[in-house]
Amino acid sequence: MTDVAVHFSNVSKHYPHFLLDRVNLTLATGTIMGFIGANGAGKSTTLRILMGLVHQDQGDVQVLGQPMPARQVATKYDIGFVSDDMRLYGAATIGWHMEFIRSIYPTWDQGFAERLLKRFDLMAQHKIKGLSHGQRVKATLLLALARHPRLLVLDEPTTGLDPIARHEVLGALMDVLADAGRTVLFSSHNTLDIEQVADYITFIDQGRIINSDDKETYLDRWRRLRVEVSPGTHVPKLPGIVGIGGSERLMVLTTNCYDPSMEAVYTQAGLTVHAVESMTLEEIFLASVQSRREGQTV
Ligand SMILES: Nc1ncnc2c1ncn2[C@@H]1O[C@H](COP(=O)(O)OP(=O)(O)OP(=O)(O)O)[C@@H](O)[C@H]1O
Repeated sequence: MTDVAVHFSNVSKHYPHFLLDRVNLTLATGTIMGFIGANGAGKSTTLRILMGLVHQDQGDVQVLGQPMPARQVATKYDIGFVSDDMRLYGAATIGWHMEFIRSIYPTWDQGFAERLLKRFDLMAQHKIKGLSHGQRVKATLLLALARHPRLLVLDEPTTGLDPIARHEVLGALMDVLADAGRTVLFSSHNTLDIEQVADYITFIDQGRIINSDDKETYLDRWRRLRVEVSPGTHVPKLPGIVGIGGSERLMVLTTNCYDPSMEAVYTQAGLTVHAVESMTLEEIFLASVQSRREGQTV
């Protein structure tokens, strides 16, 4: 088994008003990667290239050791893909779909499928066209999970779900991951979901990968410093300050490469550092997008 599940090397895709720009991405086997980005950032395009549904203009894509899109038919047996635009047959029941997938995939696990039915509060005799959005997402997820794919690719699986359904879906994902060797790539704008489930975070903005790191490292680099500036003192310019807010006297400085020595530099310059605060992924996401929009690099 390869220990790299997904590898993108300099992958680009050009649309009339969008460029996915030289994406480099590595997803190690056994990790859950949260793929975050604003609307139109390029998440679905990246995932579709991974699945071989969209062909890159340039660059190499390897999925489970196979080149994509060249080996997409064979590789898809090992990938479970869940996205909003997947079509199930409206007139057929969930049970019919379960039988259908079971007939194709020898890895189908009927016991697990039935447990997921209960857990997701679905019934095999439910027709797809009678399901709500959330029930449809859960049915699609069930069909993907119960065949135990080596790689799960989920394009915004929790969008539009109520808090209970979200909790069930995230719980099922965590359980799947308890099974070693399985890998999940999970896109969302919901930073809470990603913070809860992912152990690796990749952030995309305007078609470019801005950051890809393990969650602890990623969160640890960001801090908000609350600094009091007395009249006549000068605020030293430190690298990595990506946001300046607050008032002239009580400044709020946001950094994406925190180092405890920053506090000493500010103190020596005559400033008072009142607080150094950790940031949530949501706050980091907002600060990154804002500072990029304002032309500061992140
Ligand atoms: N087939 C296509 N033809 C032209 N433009 C496209 C096509 N597919 C995607 N795009 C454009 O590429 C950009 C990125 O779209 P993409 O769906 O990858 O973003 P996303 O990050 O998944 O966004 P969202 O969170 O809103 O779903 C958008 O500007 C979109 O209009």
